[in-house]
Amino acid sequence: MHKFDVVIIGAGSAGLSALREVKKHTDNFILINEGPWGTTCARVGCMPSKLLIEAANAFYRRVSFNEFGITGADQLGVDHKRVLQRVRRLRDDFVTSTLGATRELGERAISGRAHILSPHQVMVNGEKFHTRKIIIATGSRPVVPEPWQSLGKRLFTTDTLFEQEALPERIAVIGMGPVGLEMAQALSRLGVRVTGFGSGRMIGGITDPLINQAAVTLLSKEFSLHLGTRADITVNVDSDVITVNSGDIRIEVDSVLAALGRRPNIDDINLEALGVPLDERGLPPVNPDTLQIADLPVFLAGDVNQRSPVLHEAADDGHIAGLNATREKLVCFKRRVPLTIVFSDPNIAVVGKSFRSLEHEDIRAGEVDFSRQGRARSAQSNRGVLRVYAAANSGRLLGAEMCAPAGEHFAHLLALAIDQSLSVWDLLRLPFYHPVLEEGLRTALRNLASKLPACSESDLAVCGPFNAEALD
Ligand SMILES: Cc1cc2nc3c(=O)[nH]c(=O)nc-3n(C[C@H](O)[C@H](O)[C@H](O)COP(=O)(O)OP(=O)(O)OC[C@H]3O[C@@H](n4cnc5c(N)ncnc54)[C@H](O)[C@@H]3O)c2cc1C
Ligand SMILES: NC(=O)c1ccc[n+]([C@@H]2O[C@H](COP(=O)([O-])OP(=O)(O)OC[C@H]3O[C@@H](n4cnc5c(N)ncnc54)[C@H](O)[C@@H]3O)[C@@H](O)[C@H]2O)c1
Repeated sequence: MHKFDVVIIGAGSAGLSALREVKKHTDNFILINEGPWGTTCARVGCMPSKLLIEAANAFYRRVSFNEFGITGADQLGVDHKRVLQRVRRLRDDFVTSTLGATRELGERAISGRAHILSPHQVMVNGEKFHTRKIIIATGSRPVVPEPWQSLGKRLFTTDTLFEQEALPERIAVIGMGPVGLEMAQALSRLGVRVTGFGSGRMIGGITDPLINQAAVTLLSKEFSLHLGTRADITVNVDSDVITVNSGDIRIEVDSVLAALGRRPNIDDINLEALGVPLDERGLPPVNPDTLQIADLPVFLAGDVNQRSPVLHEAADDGHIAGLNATREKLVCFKRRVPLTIVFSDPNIAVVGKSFRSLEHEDIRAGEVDFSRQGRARSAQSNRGVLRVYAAANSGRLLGAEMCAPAGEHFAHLLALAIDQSLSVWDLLRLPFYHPVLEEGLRTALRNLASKLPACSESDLAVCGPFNAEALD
């Protein structure tokens, strides 16, 4: 009986990172993938969504042309068909490069749905495979309530949105998490009449009420936003009209984008065969530092484990699982500083510890409102708020949340600072060029420093403000 060293289930970003590690140690493996190869990120996730956003933002820039003294903005139009063609053309290119990772595998790459029979046995296409280790990296898929399927082609998820030839006139985007927000704003900027619905009051993964307020205020200037009640859909049997109902709101739309969240792909994989208790989501206990399930020779990596469903964490998961699946002794990895970015405009980001997770800790917060920030004003991007949180006793930076211009860059800078255990004063000692958006971050840091016990090592943070950015 042939026994493989490792069976990897799922050829997404986590599965492919695992493959890279496994291949360093053995050729005696198989990779099983159900459905299209090429990863969720490249095919239907991060990349096509960002391509749509870039087109939408390019068209939206015309809104500020008049202020800059540029005329003719009202003559500009957008060709949805060509926008979507470009999305697919570049997307296909990204997919092709991920396919390169599996091209040479030959018979070791198997298309089919894997079914686990035991911690050492996997079945696919009716064939049983024996293995020393299993890596489960089956990802997640959009949640779609069964009754909504009756909308047929008028119901989109991000699995189908980018395949369209045209965009509808009116769309309801239901769910205001990262996916819903990004797509609602992009579609609205492309001229689709968008109504967004969120069952909670917080949007885009924000947990700080002040940041959420800023984001809701800014985004609802661009499209209607209804928060705080679940939305449902009815279709009139006679007229075939779609109505979205949410509390007292009733609106008619041509299409619906379901952005209700994502569910781990574990339904038919038979995790019960592992013989460990499963939680209410149907997931087994997993050590986040080794990715091992309980004490089994089985690892759970990427979105399927629901720990942090973003690309760089999925890739890290795969790397850790691949490494541990090919060693006798498990290695524990320190995980990265948490970082999530929503590519709305302004960007929404949560870095380090979220405001909510610091609820019971003694912290101080500093903030900046970008409406008066010099460089942002010069670019007509002076919208949003950024808040930084530090330990009250030491001034050590713990986290930040923002809905701010260039938030994606601030978030990386702050992640670096948090990873290095820097204090507010350490950051204030660094140079800030003039005039840059980072001066806004400095304002938030100074605001935070003013709420902390004075520090003798401080730079000029203790000086009173001039109210002139270049001098402050
Ligand atoms: C619209 C959208 C935008 C996003 N944007 C971003 C972003 O900007 N930045 C970011 O960091 N993250 C983003 N993400 C999240 C990111 O795409 C995911 O975190 C990442 O793709 C997860 O990778 P994975 O390997 O876990 O899963 P996947 O890439 O989904 O791979 C899982 C694979 O397993 C296969 N499979 C499932 N069940 C079985 C089975 N039983 N047998 C065999 N194979 C199976 C699946 O078909 C799939 O091919 C976005 C996601 C979406 C949906
Ligand atoms: N830029 C990025 O990094 C990025 C972009 C997209 C997705 N992602 C990842 O993908 C994951 C999934 O994102 P998502 O936005 O699909 O899911 P999510 O779970 O974050 O958000 C879904 C939202 O839909 C709401 N909802 C559910 N049912 C509803 C209903 N009937 N009516 C109104 N609202 C309803 C939920 O309350 C929730 O807020 C995220 O956790 C994120 O990690 C990341």
